[in-house]
Formats: sequence, C-alpha cells, structure tokens
Amino acid sequence: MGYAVAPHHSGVYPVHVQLYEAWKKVWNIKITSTEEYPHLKPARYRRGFIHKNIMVLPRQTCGLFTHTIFYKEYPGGPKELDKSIQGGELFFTVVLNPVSIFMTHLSNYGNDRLGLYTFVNLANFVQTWTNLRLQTLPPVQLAHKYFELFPDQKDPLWQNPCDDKRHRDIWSKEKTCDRLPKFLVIGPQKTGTTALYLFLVMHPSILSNSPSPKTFEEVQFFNRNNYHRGIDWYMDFFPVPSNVTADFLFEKSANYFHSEEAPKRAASLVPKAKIITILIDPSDRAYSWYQHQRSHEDPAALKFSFYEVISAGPHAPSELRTLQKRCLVPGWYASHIERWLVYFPPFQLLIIDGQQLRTDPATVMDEVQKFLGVSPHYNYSEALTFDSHKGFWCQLLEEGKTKCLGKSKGRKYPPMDSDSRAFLSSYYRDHNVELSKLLHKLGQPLPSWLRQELQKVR
Ligand SMILES: Nc1ncnc2c1ncn2[C@@H]1O[C@H](COP(=O)(O)OS(=O)(=O)O)[C@@H](OP(=O)(O)O)[C@H]1O
Repeated sequence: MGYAVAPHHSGVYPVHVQLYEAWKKVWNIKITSTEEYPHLKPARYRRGFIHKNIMVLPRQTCGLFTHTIFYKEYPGGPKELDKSIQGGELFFTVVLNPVSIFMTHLSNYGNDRLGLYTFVNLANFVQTWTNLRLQTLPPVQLAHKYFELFPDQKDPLWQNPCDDKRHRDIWSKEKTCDRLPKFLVIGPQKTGTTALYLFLVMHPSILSNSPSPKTFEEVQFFNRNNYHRGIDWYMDFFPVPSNVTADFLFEKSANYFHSEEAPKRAASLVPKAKIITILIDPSDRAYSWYQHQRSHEDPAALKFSFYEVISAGPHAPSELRTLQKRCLVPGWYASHIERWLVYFPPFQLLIIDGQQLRTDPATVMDEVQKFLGVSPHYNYSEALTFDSHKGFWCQLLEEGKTKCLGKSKGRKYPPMDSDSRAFLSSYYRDHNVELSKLLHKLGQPLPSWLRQELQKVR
C-alpha cells in the first residue's frame, strides 16, 4: 500500500525527520496523512505537502476516537453523531473538502460498527441531498491525484512548533524552539552585509549561526532548496542560547532579499523576527556583484564586459541573459521590500543606508541596537577603527591590531565606466522613484545616493 500513519500523530507534523527516513528506508512508505498541517482547526484549511519524497495528505476528523466505540455512548448522545452526519459538521467536512481522508482506529474496526454506521449514513446523506459524486482511490493513486489537483501545496511551509500547544505536545521532548533566530539580515548581496555581520557578532548578546561548509557564514535556508531539509536542519546551525530572552540569535543570508519564497517562509517560521536590509545605489551594487562573479571565475562574467551584461537584449545568449538577471533584479529595491512587507509589519523592518554603514558604522550600529532592543549597549565607537591599509572600518583588537574582512570584501577594481553608469541610472530610475515613495510612506529618510538619483529624474 505504501501508506502509514504515525502513532499518536507525532513525527509527521511537526516533522521528525528520523520518522520519514525510517519509513522510506525500512518500509518504503510513500504516503501518510496528518490533521496537524498547518493547524488542527478548521478542517477545511488543512493542506498537504511533500517532504523527503513522502506525500503527506491532509486528514479530517469524523468525531469517532479511540474510545468512541458504542453508538449509545457517543459524546453528548447518539443524536449528536446523527446531527453531524445529517447536515452537520461531518457533512460539511465532506462538502467543503474536494478530498476528504479519515482514519479509524483498529479498536473501532474490531469492536464496533460505528465507523461503518457513520460513513454509510454519511455517503447516503450526501448522495440524497447533494449532486456530489463520491469517489474513492487507494492511497498512492489518491496522493498523486491530490497533488495534481493542488500542485501549489507540494512545497511545505514550516511553522514554529512552539506557537501551537498541540504541536509542541506531540513534538520530540528533546527539541527546543529556542534555536531559532530573533532577526535576519536579508541582504541584498554586495551592500555590506558581511561587515554588518562582523560588527553584530562583536556584541556580547548577539549570536550568529555556525558556518556552513558550502556557503560560509550564510545558511541560505529560506530562499532555496535547503528549506526542504526541514527545521531540524536549520536549528542545528544555531547555539542553544544561555538566556532565551537576553540572547539574540540571528543569521544573514544576502540572497533572501530578492527571493520570491523567503518572506513567506520566514514569516511562517519566525513571524516575530526583525528584518534588516541594507541599501546602496543599485548601480554600484550591480557593478560590485559583477566584479564578485569575475573573481569567482564565472565564465559568462569573464567573457562579457559589464556594459554587455547590463545592456544585453532579449536575443542575447542565454548565459548572458541569466547573468544579467542575477546582476540587475536584486536592485529592484521597492518591489522586493514590498514583498517583505506583505508578511512583516513595517516596525519589524530596518532599512540601513549602506553608504553610512561604510563611512560611519558606529552610528549605524547604535541604530541597529535600538531597533533590536538588545542590551547591554555596546560602544562601537570604541570597538571599531578605520584601517587605512584596508580602506574600511574594522574591529579593533588588543594592542591596536585590527580584524578586517578578507580581501573578497572591499575589492580593488576600476571604477564603473560612464556609459554603464548612465545606462543603469536610467534602468533603475522607476525602481528608485518607487523606493522613494515607499520610504516616504514608511517615514524613513532618503539615503543620499537616492536623493542624487532622483535629482537626475527632474
Ligand atoms: N567595513 C567593511 N569592510 C569591507 N567591505 C565593506 C565594509 N563596509 C562596507 N563594505 C562593502 O561591502 C561590500 C561587500 O558586501 P557584502 O558583504 O554584502 O557582499 S556579499 O554579498 O556577502 O558577497 C564590499 O563591496 P566591494 O567593495 O565591491 O568588494 C564593500 O564595499
């Protein structure tokens, strides 16, 4: 059959990954079901998802539980059961759900005919009073049919298991929700996110994730496929805080900013998290990104000049078009911020001026501390120093030594050519106008680069 149900509902959702792995390896299970995703109630909002190639279907409840065995002992009296069947809750469950899945306990099968009574009567009632045609399918076919009907449900949306008492109760006792970030630095890339990261971890109450072997300080969970590894995988990157209220766990993944999925996924798992973004002139960002790709020996970036990349037309080779999109799209600042604001209220979002972070990081870090509400106040004016050799602000260590970012941050490259500058100024014009309106709406000051760009519009 390929179908299994976890005892006591536990392990299917919130996901206990060991269960999925054992199911797959030992029993070749392909399908399961749960009442818990995303919540127990109301039944019609339940969804399915696919995790580790196991298809999880939403399950409904019919009012019969392990101890509901005899008709006359139905909670509230047998009339209640009949009412539920004849136009009541159970009837509506079937009517409102294109696919309804129920589970009966073995004891109900063995000791009583109540399950049969309920479903024979329910089917009769539905067929008598509606035009619905009821159909059944074995689990594997049903699961395929389900995700054919609801393809958008294939991707799971993980929630914080501690936000729902029932989820917490059925989750592993050894797990904790304390290993989730209180804030996210979302990017975009090349705006100074690593400098901000370095400055943040200097603070005694701010703790970052441990590094990833592939993506260094970035976990990159919410934006791409790592998300499908599940929240245990994510939480393993974070330390258990010594004091849950005082310690601020965070992660920065600079690709979150322009990701379609990240805001929704982040809001689902860490809805109270504060979000920090840094903006510099999108033209400079694009150029820095292009230089970054060249130094990582991206063949297309080595082959084409910056001007060729940014100005490529619709008939340009696909490698060039792909590079162009990756280079330019993150600079559509207003659209990306608007998407974050669909899921997070404005007071949870801080927009940092990247130019100021570069020239006056201590003031920015004061603003960041205030925004986060973190204590004790850390004096960055004393802890940071301008390193003239590096040309950037760095951490001041003992005996006047400095800890600066590596040579991949603050690269040396020729200034942008004037044709590219003019092209990008015009390319980003509408986006920048939108950004100025958005910042105005949010009551935020305009960074100086934006004011300059807007002057060109007039
Ligand atoms: N203090 C300090 N030290 C070094 N670099 C600094 C600093 N403050 C800001 N910047 C600017 O940060 C740019 C790199 O941005 P990111 O760290 O966001 O890049 S990345 O997306 O993580 O690759 C990097 O871009 P490039 O100059 O193009 O290398 C710097 O201009």
